[in-house]
Amino acid sequence: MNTPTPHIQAKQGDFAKTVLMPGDPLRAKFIAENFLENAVLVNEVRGMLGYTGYYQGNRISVMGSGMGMPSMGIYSYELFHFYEVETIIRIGTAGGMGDDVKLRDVVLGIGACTNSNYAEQYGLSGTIAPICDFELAVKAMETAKRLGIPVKAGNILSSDLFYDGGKGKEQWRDMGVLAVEMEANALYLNAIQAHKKALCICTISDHIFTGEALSSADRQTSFSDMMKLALETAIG
Ligand SMILES: O=P(O)(O)O[C@H]1O[C@H](CO)[C@@H](O)[C@H]1O
Ligand SMILES: O=c1cc[nH]c(=O)[nH]1
Repeated sequence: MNTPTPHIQAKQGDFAKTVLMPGDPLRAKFIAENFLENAVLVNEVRGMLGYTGYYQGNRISVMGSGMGMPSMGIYSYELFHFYEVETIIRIGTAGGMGDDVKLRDVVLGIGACTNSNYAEQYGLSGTIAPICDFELAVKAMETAKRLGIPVKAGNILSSDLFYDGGKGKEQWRDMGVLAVEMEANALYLNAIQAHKKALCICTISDHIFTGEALSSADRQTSFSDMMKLALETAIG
């Protein structure tokens, strides 16, 4: 096994079979400190903090992915291929695009559209549809219902651009895309290629067309819902 890797110092067995991945490594630290028991730091290379601990007696890891597809591409590839991780659940923020999508909404990315050429590497003679793991999505929907957390499920957009000059998003919205973030497409493609499981759960932190954005206090509560949903789905 190729461990440790250039980006992860953990040893074989340091990660649980399921890893939750926020973009922000400090969110990973927050989850480890507030939601996990007996959490142990397993990675800090490049400040990409990763922890393994227990949630209701179940072993779970949480690590930052960084921002954008190249970063998520590296970490999810190494976790799937070199650390025997079976499931990655991304927990991120996203910009709302759909007319029905409001601040604080929790969105499941069933499919991840993109403006990136990440899938070029597979040399396919057509266009692959990067989708989440179906069973994981069903489990998340059932868990959300049980916890009383409303969720919307559908296509999201994984964009290479955070600053895009405000152009081009209307067309995605008109095709029914609910929200924009920057990593799910690479995560789904890596999971599909490795025959593993992935799901992206997002909290809407701002709205692309109305310009509304959550205050930092609101973010904390809304993110708690998403983290609870991800943790309960992971152990479900
Ligand atoms: O909150 P995270 O998980 O980082 O997700 C979103 O926030 C970042 C941009 O601000 C991008 O990584 C985007 O996908
Ligand atoms: O990628 C992202 C994440 C949150 N909000 C956005 O507008 N874009």
